Amino acid sequence: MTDDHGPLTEGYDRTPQHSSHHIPKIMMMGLRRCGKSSICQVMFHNMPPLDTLYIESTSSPSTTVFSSFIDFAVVELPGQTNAVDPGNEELERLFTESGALIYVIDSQDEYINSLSNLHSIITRAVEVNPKINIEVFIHKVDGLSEDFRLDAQRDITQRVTDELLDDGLLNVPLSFHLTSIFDHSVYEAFSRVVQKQIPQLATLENLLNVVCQHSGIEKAFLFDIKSKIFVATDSSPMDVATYEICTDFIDITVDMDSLYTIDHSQTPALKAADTAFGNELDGTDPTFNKSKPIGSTTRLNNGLILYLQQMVKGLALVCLMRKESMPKIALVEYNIEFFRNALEQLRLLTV
Ligand SMILES: Nc1nc2c(ncn2[C@@H]2O[C@H](COP(=O)(O)OP(=O)(O)OP(=O)(O)O)[C@@H](O)[C@H]2O)c(=O)[nH]1
Repeated sequence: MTDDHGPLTEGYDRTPQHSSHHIPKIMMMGLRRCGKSSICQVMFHNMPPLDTLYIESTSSPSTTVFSSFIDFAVVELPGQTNAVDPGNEELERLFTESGALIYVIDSQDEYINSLSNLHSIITRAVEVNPKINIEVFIHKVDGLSEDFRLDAQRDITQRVTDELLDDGLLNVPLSFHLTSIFDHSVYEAFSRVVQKQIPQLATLENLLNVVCQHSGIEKAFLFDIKSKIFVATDSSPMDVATYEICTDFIDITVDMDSLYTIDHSQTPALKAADTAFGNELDGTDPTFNKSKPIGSTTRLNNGLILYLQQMVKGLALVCLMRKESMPKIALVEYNIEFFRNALEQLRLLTV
């Protein structure tokens, strides 16, 4: 499977009939060995972080099609310092087609070269596409102490913004994220990048706020089950521990559910039911291969309830609820059913 940028990475492409030409793109750039392929492999192909040690250097652009609430393609470019050579039309076309450019900086290495490379890339990218979001991943922060991480972030932010100001570039949409593949930081950062690409984000957040208010829910996330990117959350404050518990709960639920999966492809009636639930996209993935959406509930040590319910197209609603909500679970599920219908309608508007 290929597109004109090079081989399509097949593992995450749940919609092979889609060409990546017509879907929004997120570019990934950065110097060699900064960790671009590792991020893609860990996030979209479930590679264990330690196995990234054996990844070979990327020599040509590769694309991973991400199919969730919206479909988009992550285009990873090989590490290079001369990326913005004048007349690089292919790159300019990519800048034009992309909603975001993730630039990965290896924080464990000397980053001066990265910063000058980033500066020339930003200058060219915003000239071609002023709306492109520049997302800087200050990566591999697992090797830095807490203080050092913040120092590195402050230093990099200062240098990048100063240089842009010197060039008169005042309103570049620029964000900085501390990331590592060895914890949840890279998922959170990628989630923030993806959320900015979803035109219906405000509506999704409003819907989640309404569900939380009327159901005794403390915090709710709408997750893409496979990548664990959260496409939206309600407006209550979020902490990393809550996010981690929710993603672990997705893993446990999917693993437990897979233990008892029936092979529906063998039975025409169940296959038809899969189709009705929109689960037929990837027959090899047990998560999306059943007539009933996955769901599960558990109680935490602190008395809070974790509740997971699969919504549309590989998305799951994961909520933290107070235990007082449990007697009213029928009402909660009634509200969640409304949320599911609203999601379905929103999604139909996007396709
Ligand atoms: N400590 C640490 N190492 C990482 C992290 N992410 C990636 N690495 C390591 O960094 C090295 C380079 O990673 P790659 O993903 O191949 O880097 P790349 O940017 O794709 O490199 P090119 O393909 O040459 O452009 C590998 O040994 C990874 O294990 C991280 O978050 N923390």
